[in-house]
Parts: sequence; structure tokens; C-alpha cells
Amino acid sequence: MESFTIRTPCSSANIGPGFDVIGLALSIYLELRVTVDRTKASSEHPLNCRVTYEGEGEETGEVSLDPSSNLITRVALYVLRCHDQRAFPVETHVHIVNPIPLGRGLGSSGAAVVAGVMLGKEVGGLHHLDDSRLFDFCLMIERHPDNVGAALFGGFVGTYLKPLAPEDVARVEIPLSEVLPAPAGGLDTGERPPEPPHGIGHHIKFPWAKEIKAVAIIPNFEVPTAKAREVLPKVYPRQDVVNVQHAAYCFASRSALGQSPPDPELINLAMQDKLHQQYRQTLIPGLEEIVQSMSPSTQEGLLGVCLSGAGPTILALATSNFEEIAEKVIARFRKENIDCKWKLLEPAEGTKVIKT
Ligand SMILES: Nc1ncnc2c1ncn2[C@@H]1O[C@H](COP(=O)(O)OP(=O)(O)O)[C@@H](O)[C@H]1O
Ligand SMILES: N[C@@H](CCOP(=O)(O)O)C(=O)O
Repeated sequence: MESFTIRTPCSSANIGPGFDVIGLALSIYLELRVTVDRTKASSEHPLNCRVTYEGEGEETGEVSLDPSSNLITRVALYVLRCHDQRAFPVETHVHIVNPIPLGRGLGSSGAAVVAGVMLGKEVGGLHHLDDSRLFDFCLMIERHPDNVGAALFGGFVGTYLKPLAPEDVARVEIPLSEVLPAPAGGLDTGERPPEPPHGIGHHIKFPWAKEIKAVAIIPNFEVPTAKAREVLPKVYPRQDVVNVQHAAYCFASRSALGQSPPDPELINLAMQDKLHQQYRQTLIPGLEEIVQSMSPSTQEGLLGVCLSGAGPTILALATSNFEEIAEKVIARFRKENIDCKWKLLEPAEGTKVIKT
């Protein structure tokens, strides 16, 4: 028997104006505890894989234990099938321990995709796949690079999709259902799925000041990311797009979140968004008021507030008074009859494989 653990952090995408670009890996970790029996080339389990699960959504059965439909094992099968391995090559038990809340804007699906790609690499013995190539595979599944970039590489990252050649654009736009036919077990026509083009994604790491912590206020309802992307406009007014230039100035040129000690006014300015939060207000009652009313001038210790990813979690960056800040947001959600829990989080390292 051989065993190892894959550990992947959750993430908060956008941090205000960095829509689909900026991601921050944070300290809640998805773990895959994997056992492989290399003496058995086949088993009674479909696709040679048994999945067990504990954690978020366990009671509701939201996460499938069928290896052909579970997101993590489907992603692993995608990587394997791109390398002519139709199923898990040896009998594999994947025990998923998932404390990342599902559908709350903390990158649970991004973590699942990154962990799944890493699982495919490890069980398939695909040691030639470096992190940059694994990023390509992640981007075939989750087409916005911010969460998967943060979860794979760790820390505070800027990510982007490189301009592609026309033939690669055609390949990368292959619908997800063709990359990952569901259920994966039903697909086995022997055909290879479309492989990712090389070097689709790129990332850079930004500095992060050690004083800055992240307060995540997590409402007790889900907003599926796909739904929260549908409410966004296709075309934006020019003045709103100029806001992105301000963000670039604050994030990149002066690295607002990397300066120590942090400058609350600069960070608050850097976190102003015009591209997604106002449109998502329709899905998240109270969001507009929370984002507009909370600022460093009215709350000691606060640096800025934003929607975490596609929501509904609110992320407050702060240096002190964490509980007081969380309680203010919780009180506003309570007016909408929404209960919340909150967590104090820190930037996290990227995905690790730990041999056990
Ligand atoms: N650990 C996991 N194992 C399997 N599926 C997962 C896991 N984490 C997330 N998912 C899938 O991703 C969905 C949530 O994705 P999404 O709507 O993008 O929200 P989030 O903001 O949490 O990423 C879940 O409903 C589930 O289908
Ligand atoms: N940039 C994406 C990020 C989605 O993050 P998630 O954690 O909600 O999946 C978006 O804003 O749609």
C-alpha cells in the first residue's frame, strides 16, 4: 500500500476590482487522503476508484461519491485520459476531507479542480507534468484563472489567460461537457479528450504585508458561481472600465497590499470595484450597503471590504478588531434574515503533495 495526501487551500478571487484576475489563497484546506494498492491492477470499484467524503455538504449528499461524477475524480480522469489511461491505473481510495464551504465564493470548486489535476498526475505517474502544465489542465475545466491560480501556486496572485492562436481558441472553447463528459465512466469510447494547449495561463505573485488578515463572513446560503456570472453585463460603460486602471495602479504600481505598514486609505481605494459587485447585489441582499458603508474612516483596523469571488461571502481585510468587523457585517445580513458564520484567515501556501 502507498499513501499520500494532497492539500489545497481555498481562495478568494477578485479582491474588489481584480475580476477574473486576482486571487488570494487562504487558510482553509481541502485534503485528499489517497491510498493506492499497486498490487491490484483492477478491483470491484468502477473506474478502479472508491470515493469517501467528510466535510461541507456531507449531510445533504451534495458531493457525489461516484468517481464518474465527483468533480475531483472526474478531473483526475480527464488528466489520465489525456495520457491514454482510461481509468485509475491501480486500485485507489480517495478520502476527501473538505472544510471549504460549497458555493460561497471561497473557491471550493477551484480547490477541487486543482486537487483533481494533482491526483491524476500522482496516480498516473505523470511526473513530467510541472505546475505550469497542471495550470493548463485546470484552465480547461475552470475557465477563470484567479481561483485555480491561487489554489495551485499559493499566496496573492495576479493571473491571466494568454492571447491564443485561433486554432487554440477553438480548442479552449470546447464546452466543459466535452472535456469532462458526465458521467466520465459512460464515455469510454476510447477517444482521447481534447488536451489543453500549452501555456494557456500565466501568473505573478504579489507581495502581501504580514499585518493584513482576512475576515471571511460566510452567509448560510449558496450562490453557484455560474449563476453569479450570468447576471454580469456583456458591455460596460467607459467610466467603469477606467476604474480598472485605478485598480491596476493601486495593486501593481504601488502594491497597496504589500506595503508594510499598510496604508488603509490606499487599500480602501484599491478595492473599489465597478465590474461585478453592483450586479451581484440582486443575488446577495445587503451587499451594496455593506460594501458602501464600511471603510477605514468609520472602523478602526479595517482596510477594505469586498465580495469574495462570486459571493455570497464578504471578505474584510483588516489589521485588528476582527470580531467587531465581522459582527457589523453579520448584523447587516441579519436584517435580511440571513445567518452567517465568520472565520479569521491568513494567506496560504499553494497545493502540496505530502507522502505519508
Ligand atoms: N471537494 C469537492 N468535491 C467534489 N465537488 C466539489 C468539491 N468542492 C466543490 N465541489 C463542487 O463545486 C460546486 C461549487 O462550485 P461553485 O459554484 O463554483 O462555488 P465555489 O464558490 O465554492 O467555488 C459544488 O456544488 C460541488 O459540485
Ligand atoms: N472571478 C470569478 C471568481 C469566482 O469565485 P468563486 O469562489 O465564487 O467560484 C467570478 O467573480 O465569477
